[in-house]
Order: sequence, then C-alpha cells, then structure tokens
Amino acid sequence: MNALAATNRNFRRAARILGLDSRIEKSLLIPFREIKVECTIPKDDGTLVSYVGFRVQHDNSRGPMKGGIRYHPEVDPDEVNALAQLMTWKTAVADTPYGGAKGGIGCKPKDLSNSELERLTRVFTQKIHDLIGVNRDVPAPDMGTNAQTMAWILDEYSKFHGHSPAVVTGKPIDLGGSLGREAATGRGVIYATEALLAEYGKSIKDLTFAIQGFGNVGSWAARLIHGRGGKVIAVSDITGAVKNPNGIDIPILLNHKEATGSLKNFDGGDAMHPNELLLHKCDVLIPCALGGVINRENADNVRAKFIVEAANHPTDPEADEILSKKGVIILPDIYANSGGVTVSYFEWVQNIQGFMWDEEKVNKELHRYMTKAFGNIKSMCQTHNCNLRMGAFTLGVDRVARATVLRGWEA
Ligand SMILES: NC(=O)C1=CN([C@@H]2O[C@H](COP(=O)(O)OP(=O)(O)OC[C@H]3O[C@@H](n4cnc5c(N)ncnc54)[C@H](OP(=O)(O)O)[C@@H]3O)[C@@H](O)[C@H]2O)C=CC1
Ligand SMILES: O=C(O)CCC(=O)C(=O)O
Repeated sequence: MNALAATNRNFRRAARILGLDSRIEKSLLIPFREIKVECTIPKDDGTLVSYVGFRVQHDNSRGPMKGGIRYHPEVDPDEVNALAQLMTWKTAVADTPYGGAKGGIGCKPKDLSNSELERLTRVFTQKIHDLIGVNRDVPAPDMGTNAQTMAWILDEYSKFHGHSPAVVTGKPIDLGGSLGREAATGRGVIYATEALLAEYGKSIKDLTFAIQGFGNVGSWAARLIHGRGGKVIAVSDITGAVKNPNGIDIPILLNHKEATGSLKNFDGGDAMHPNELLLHKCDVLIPCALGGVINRENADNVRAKFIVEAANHPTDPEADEILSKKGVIILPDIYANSGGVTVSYFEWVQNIQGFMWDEEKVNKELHRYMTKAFGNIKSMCQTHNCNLRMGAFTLGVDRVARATVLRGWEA
C-alpha cells in the first residue's frame, strides 16, 4: 500500500475512534502547504544535473512545523506527504510544541561527491529559505542526510536572514547542535523498548534482536542494546546482512562498517541476504531503514514477538492486521522513533536560550519525555480499547484537533 494511503487510513481510523467532527478531519488531512522545487547543479565534471526537491508542511496548529530532510532515490510527493503527516502526530505524541513537516530530494547521495552534495543542499535551501524559519518550519536530518547537511542549510539560510542557528536541528555541536542529538533517535528507541518490555516483565538483556538498517538510527540502537547486554543476532544494510545466534559484537561490526562502508565480509558472523532480516527468528525486530517493508507479502512470515518501529511507517495497515492476529506486539513509529525530534526540540530550546545543556541532562529529559508519552499512549489504549498504534494515533490526533479548534477559523 502506498505510504500516503496507509498513513491516511491510520489517521481516519483514529478520527473515527475519537468521534472527530468530519470538517476537522478533512482539514487535518489536507497539508498546510506543499512545495516542489527544481534543483539544478553543475557536477564536478562541469555537466549539469537536475533534481526535484520537496518540502511538505503538514500542520502548524501546535507550533512551528518540524521534520527531517531525506536524500534518497525513492523520495516522491506521496511519501513526503505521508512522512510530513506522521511528523504532526509524532510531535504531538511527544508533547513538543511543534507541528509537522518533511522534505527530501530524489537523489542517490552515495553517487554524489561532497561538493556536489553541498551545492545541491545550498540550491535547495535557496529555493525554500523564505518558507522555513525558526518559528515557521525547522528541518533536521533524516535518511541520507546528516549534521553536515544541516550546517550547509544553516549557512545558506543565514545569508538571507542573518545568523540563525535554530533554523535547523541535528547540526554539528560547533554550530550550536545539541549534545546527544546524533544518538537521540536510537536512544529514544531503546527507552521506548524498555517501557514496552517492562509491561511484559521482560528486559533487553534477556532478549534477542534483529535490526534492519545500520545507519544513524540502526547503529545507535544496536550499540545501546549491546551495551545493555541484549543479543543483537542479525543486522542488515543495503549491501548485506550478518547473523550470529550467540550475538554480534557490535563495536567490532561498527569498526568494520566504518572501515569498509558495508556489512559485507564481516567475519564475526555468517552472511545472509538482507531480505531475510525481517523474517529472522528473534524476540524483537527493529526496522531502521525504509517504509512499507513489512507488508501483506511477508507479514505472515515475520517470526519476532515484538516489532519496534524505529523507521517511519515500516509496517503497512494490511500487515498490521496479519501481525495482530499472530499476536505480534508493535510499538508504532510515531512514538518509537520520537526521541530524535524530542532532542531536536531540546536543541532548538538551547539555541533560543543561548545556553548549552550537558549530555546527561539531554538524556535524562529524553527519558522523561519517552516514559511520559508511553504512559499517555497506554491511557488512550485503555480508554478506547485499542492497540498501541491506535493509542498513539488517537493521542496525537486528539491533541492536534484540540489545538486546531482553540485557534479557530476566523479570517
Ligand atoms: N535520523 C533520525 O533522527 C530519524 C530517522 N528516522 C527514520 O529512521 C530510518 C533510518 O534513518 P537514518 O538512520 O537516519 O538513515 P541513514 O541514512 O543514516 O541510514 C539508513 C540505513 O538503512 C539502510 N538501508 C537502506 N535500504 C535498505 C534495505 N533495503 N535493506 C537494509 N538496509 C537498508 C542503509 O544502508 P547503507 O548503510 O548500506 O546505506 C543505512 O544503513 C528512516 O525511516 C528515518 O525516517 C526516524 C526518526 C528520526
Ligand atoms: O528531528 C527532527 O526534527 C525530525 C526527525 C525526523 O525526521 C523524524 O522524526 O522522522
């Protein structure tokens, strides 16, 4: 199922559970603004190449719109729309004073040199600079982008508007980034997993984990699970996958990935095909890559007891139903990966305050936010007799709908 259709379906289901007025439902479905821009750059060899960039600003009723920028060949308007809408519910679930947005450029970042990536990022920023801003829309990293990308956006934006560190989050520490932001999504995934497992009297150290994706989120999640004594028994990236029933030595795997750029030829386990990762027998499956990877084609063959959605929309609604019948517990994306945007919020607050928190404070506050959100989701599950996905969706949609009504519609 297409990402937007899947996201709309979950939203509509939550709206029905909440008994939302159909006019408010309609207004929340339509994005606030969709931006599509042409980005042409000279390549290093002098030839011109054109890309399409998007920024979808979904909703701003609770505050400035917030969300990452993705560089990936599969970036398309529906996907960005879905991701922007998910950001609106996610920032509300996390109870940060933000709305939702997402952006991206349809490109293959690994095929571009550093200077080509810089030119592309600057051209994209030139095209959208008057529509983003500290109190308007605050981008951050997502797949294929990182702190360096945010530094280029900050620099280009500041040429038009004066020095504005709070216009992006997830930037380098030397430019006002927050300690703990790089690890925050993975760390939030771990805090969320701990909150879920505690409900079942389980803890990370007693369980086995399979992780799809070994970029920012997947590698941090793996590192933190390993540090807590959990067994990461399978990991994949786009190039390959590795399994070891006794647990993979994650620090050594990180060194291997750093040195070779790939999980291939790692001698601390057996190689397997990346497509097998999602079907690997484990206690907890953590997708940390693309959306829609668990669908009606493979859901019945998933052998995990828990799925923690570190990626955005990894499970489509048809798979949700199949997995629910199998008794698999799913911790939904709009909660499970909200640690990233939560620490982005802390970064923005620090920039506005002109004051830097230490990492201990960042992590402690992140833990507090993740624990509180889990409690709030559980309350919604009890009130509406629904699963965790609908608990999170009803929590987010209800908060946004209340803000929308309070603001009113008078022109
Ligand atoms: N970064 C953040 O703060 C946040 C990210 N997310 C979500 O988490 C997910 C991962 O993002 P992030 O870690 O930042 O992205 P990265 O670009 O840092 O890493 C993505 C990883 O996914 C791997 N990958 C891509 N396609 C496949 C595939 N078909 N099979 C296996 N692995 C694959 C990549 O492989 P390779 O290394 O070989 O390229 C890479 O290891 C995305 O869904 C993103 O939206 C959610 C909240 C915040
Ligand atoms: O940190 C942020 O602002 C957003 C991160 C993001 O894109 C996401 O949560 O999907």
